[in-house]
Amino acid sequence: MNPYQWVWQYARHSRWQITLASLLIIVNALGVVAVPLLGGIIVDVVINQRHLNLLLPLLAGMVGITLIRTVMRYCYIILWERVGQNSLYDIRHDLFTKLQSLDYPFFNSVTNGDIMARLTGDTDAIRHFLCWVTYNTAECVLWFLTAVIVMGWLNWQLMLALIILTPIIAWLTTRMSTEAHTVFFDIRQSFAHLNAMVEENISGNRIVRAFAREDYEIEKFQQLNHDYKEKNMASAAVSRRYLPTLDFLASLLSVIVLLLGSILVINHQMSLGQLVSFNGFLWMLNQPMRMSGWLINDIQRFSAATIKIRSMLNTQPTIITTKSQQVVPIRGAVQFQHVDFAFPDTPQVNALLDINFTVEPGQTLGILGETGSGKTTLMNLTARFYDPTNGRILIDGRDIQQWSAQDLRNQITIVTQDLFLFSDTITDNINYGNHDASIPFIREMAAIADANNFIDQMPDGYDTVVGERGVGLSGGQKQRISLTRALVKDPRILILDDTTSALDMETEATIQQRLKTITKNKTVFIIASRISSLRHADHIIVLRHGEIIEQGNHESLLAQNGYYAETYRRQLGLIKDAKGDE
Ligand SMILES: Nc1ncnc2c1ncn2[C@@H]1O[C@H](COP(=O)(O)OP(=O)(O)OP(=O)(O)O)[C@@H](O)[C@H]1O
Repeated sequence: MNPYQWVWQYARHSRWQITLASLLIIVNALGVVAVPLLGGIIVDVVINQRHLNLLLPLLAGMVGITLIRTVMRYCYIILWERVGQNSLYDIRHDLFTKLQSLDYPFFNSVTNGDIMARLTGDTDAIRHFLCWVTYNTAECVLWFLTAVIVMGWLNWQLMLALIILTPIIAWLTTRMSTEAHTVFFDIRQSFAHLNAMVEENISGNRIVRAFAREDYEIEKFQQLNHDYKEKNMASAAVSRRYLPTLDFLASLLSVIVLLLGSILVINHQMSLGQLVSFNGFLWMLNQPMRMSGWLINDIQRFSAATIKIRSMLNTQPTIITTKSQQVVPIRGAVQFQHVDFAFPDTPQVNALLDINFTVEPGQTLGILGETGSGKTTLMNLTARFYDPTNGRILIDGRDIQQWSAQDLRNQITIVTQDLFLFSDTITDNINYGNHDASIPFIREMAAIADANNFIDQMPDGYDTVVGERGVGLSGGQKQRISLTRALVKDPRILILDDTTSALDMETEATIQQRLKTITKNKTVFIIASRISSLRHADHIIVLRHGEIIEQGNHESLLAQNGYYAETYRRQLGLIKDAKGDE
């Protein structure tokens, strides 16, 4: 499918507007011939033959036709704008819907800036194509053809003399089109890089300030800015190489007409009025020639934009998240059977290797392991953000791949380490996964997560708007709001990925105590680096380099006297030290 067929899929919904606009363009292009023809009649009939009484009606005709054409042009410009905006609306909708269906592997491989470039700059290039390039191209083609026919009818010898230039123009525009295609693709890529850099800089502005790396960032930006400028200069160079030649050829037409036309008039092979008409049609030939270069630029920009947009629309999620007619409830039994996993971009490295464990509904699984040992990855597999490369994961005895990912994610909630809060009120952040949650329920869950008190003390309580990414809240406050959000969703399986790490041990212990009351019939996974957070779990696994090196309950793990026991002793010592210091 070429870019035009692709964009037609969207534009065809506005068929009647396109038909009406096309008719108006054709009639308007035909109407163009009236004014030069009337001009010729004025010269031959009114001036030469002294029929002065016809002057006013002919002039009125000229003005009338021009007015009607102006109204028609106004109408089809509006119609094309509608076609463009309607199509763009659908394209943006499809892009955003696709974005919601794509999963981790896509977001791991494409930068936010690139995605934003597709949703903004690329869609704008398509809008420009549909709303402007289409009717301008149609006008140019129609003017050119009409001019060729009418001028040929007026004097075919003179017309032939002009048409000789057409192959040169066609050759120039084809060359320009080929060169512009590569250049516009480069510009588009460069813009995406610039966008990605700025996006990252804004998201990471606190880190930039903290490390006083503003100058480094400016330098980095300047390099990309320079690259973007150079790419645009390359585009200007392509225009510079061809547009003046096209302009020159267009101007040459006037010289040919005046030179040959004068000879024909002097030899009585053409009337003066016909020469005036002929000259009046000239702009219909040279305007398309002049415009062709610009239109080619815009068409190539459109073509480059569609490549990126279509590649995103054609990307298939690795895990299809179809909604089932009726949500199948989860009881909460989770079993890993010889599970291996490698990330798609590093298939040779196993992030998890031969993982085996079983958790019954209502039980709590604790996961301990040094950083990078695979704890988060294991949780991401449980919520089916990735599928294992080998082995099976069973939820309630059924292979996870037979579950609808939507059903799973509706009933499994992960409180991730990335504590993302939307720029919205605290209530809307908390009930994000359960819009029907009542205020008393929200408050009850907030109390369990030890969030109720500090939220009540905020200027507008639960209606306080928290900034982008939760600016204005401490790490511990964000953790508690995130935990409340997960509890309000009331999932069957609750996964807490280092959720209480920013809290002091006393607050953490209080929250854990309260959590027990509402998680009796939930399966809970707790990832933590503090043994105090895990010791009451029914089953604990210890990960190292993606493998389980120890598992059991707190007592049996202490008895094994391995990594767990050593960590416990170290942490106990630290606690004692801390108490001793007091
Ligand atoms: N998207 C990814 N692509 C490739 N490798 C990844 C990706 N995400 C994580 N890894 C690698 O997989 C391994 C396990 O990462 P994971 O995030 O599961 O560790 P973790 O135990 O949760 O660490 P932490 O305690 O620091 O959160 C790490 O070596 C990490 O570098």
